[in-house]
Amino acid sequence: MTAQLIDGNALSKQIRADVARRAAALGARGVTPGLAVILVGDNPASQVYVRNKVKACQDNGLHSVLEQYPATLSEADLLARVQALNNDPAIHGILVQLPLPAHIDAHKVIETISPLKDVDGFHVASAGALMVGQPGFKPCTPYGCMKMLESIGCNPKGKHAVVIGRSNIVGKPMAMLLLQASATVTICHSATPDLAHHTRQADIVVAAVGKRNVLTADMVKPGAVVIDVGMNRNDEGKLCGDVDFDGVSKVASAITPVPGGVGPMTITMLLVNTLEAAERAAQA
Ligand SMILES: NC(=O)C1=CN([C@@H]2O[C@H](COP(=O)(O)OP(=O)(O)OC[C@H]3O[C@@H](n4cnc5c(N)ncnc54)[C@H](OP(=O)(O)O)[C@@H]3O)[C@@H](O)[C@H]2O)C=CC1
Ligand SMILES: Nc1nc(=O)c2c([nH]1)NC[C@@H]1CN(c3ccc(C(=O)N[C@@H](CCC(=O)O)C(=O)O)cc3)C=[N+]21
Ligand SMILES: [Mg+2]
Repeated sequence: MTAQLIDGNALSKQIRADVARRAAALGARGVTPGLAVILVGDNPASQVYVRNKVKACQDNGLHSVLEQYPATLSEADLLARVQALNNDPAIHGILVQLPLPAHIDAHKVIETISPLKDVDGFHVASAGALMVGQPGFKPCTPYGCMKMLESIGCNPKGKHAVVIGRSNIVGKPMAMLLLQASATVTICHSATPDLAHHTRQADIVVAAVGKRNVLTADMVKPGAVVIDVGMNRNDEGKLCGDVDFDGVSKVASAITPVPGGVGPMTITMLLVNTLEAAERAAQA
C-alpha cells in the first residue's frame, strides 16, 4: 500500500470535538440541539446506523429522540409524526431512516419535513438550494466526502472528478458539491458503456454504487484520490466498499477505507447540520 489513508474516524473525532464545544456554548444559552430519528420496520442494517447516530448525539452533547415503529405503520401516521416534530421546538433536526417500507411514499415523507429541520439535506428545497448555490443543508455523505478531500489538502478546483452513481442522496449531490468547488465533473451510472475509460482520466474518483469491486486498480490513474462510499458485505459477511482496496491503494495517492471512512463522516456531518439548525433557531 502506497496511498495515504484518509481516516474517517480520526477526522470525525476532530470535527465532533468542535461540535461538542459549540453544543455546550448553545446549552449555556438554554438551547440543546435536538435530533429526532424515525425508524420504521426492523431492517437490521438500519438499526445499526440509527443506533450509531443516536450514540454520536449522546457523546457530543446533542439531545436525540429515537422513534421506532413497526413496518405496518401507515403513511398517514408517519406524516403526522413528522408534522408533530416540525412543530416541536426541542427538535432542530429530523431524520427519517431510509429505506422505508414499500407502502410508504418516501418522497412524500421527505417533502413533509420542514426544510429548516431537513438535516439529511434530502428535501427538494435543500437539493434546489445546493443546485443554485443558496444556503441550505448539504446531504451528509457527500458533505463528509468534501471534508475528507479538504483534510488531505486536495482542492478540487481545476481537477477532473468522476462520480460513479447518480442517486439523489449520494451521487448527484456529490457531483454538485465538486462542481461548486470548481472541479470538472463526470457522472457515471449503470448505463455508462465504458466506466474505466472515464475513471482512468480522473484526479478524484468517488464510488457510490453499492457493488463490490466496481473500481479496480487498472481503472485508476496513478496518484488519483479515491473516495469509497459503498457499503457492502463480502462472502465472509465482512463490511467492504465499492473499491478493490488492496489493488487500488497501490495506485492511488490517497484512499478512504471501509469501514472507518465515509460512514463515520456521514454521521459527523449529521451532527454538524443539526448543530447549525439549532444555532439558527437560537438566533431567530
Ligand atoms: N457510507 C455512507 O455513509 C453511505 C453509504 N451508502 C452506500 O453507498 C452506496 C450507494 O448508495 P445509493 O446512492 O443510495 O445507491 P443507489 O442504489 O440509489 O444508487 C446506485 C447508483 O449506482 C449506479 N450503478 C449501479 N451499477 C453500476 C455499475 N455497474 N456501474 C456504474 N454505476 C452503477 C446506479 O445507476 P442507475 O442510476 O443507472 O441505476 C445508481 O445511480 C451503497 O452501497 C450504500 O449502502 C449510502 C449512503 C450513505
Ligand atoms: N435518512 C437517511 N439518512 C442517511 O444518512 C442514511 C439513510 N437514511 N439510510 C442508510 C444510509 C447509510 N448510512 C450510513 C451511515 C453510517 C454508516 C457507518 O457508520 N458505517 C461504519 C460501519 C458501520 C457498521 O459497522 O455496520 C463505517 O463505515 O465505518 C454507514 C452508512 C446513512 N444512510
Ligand atoms: Mg466507511
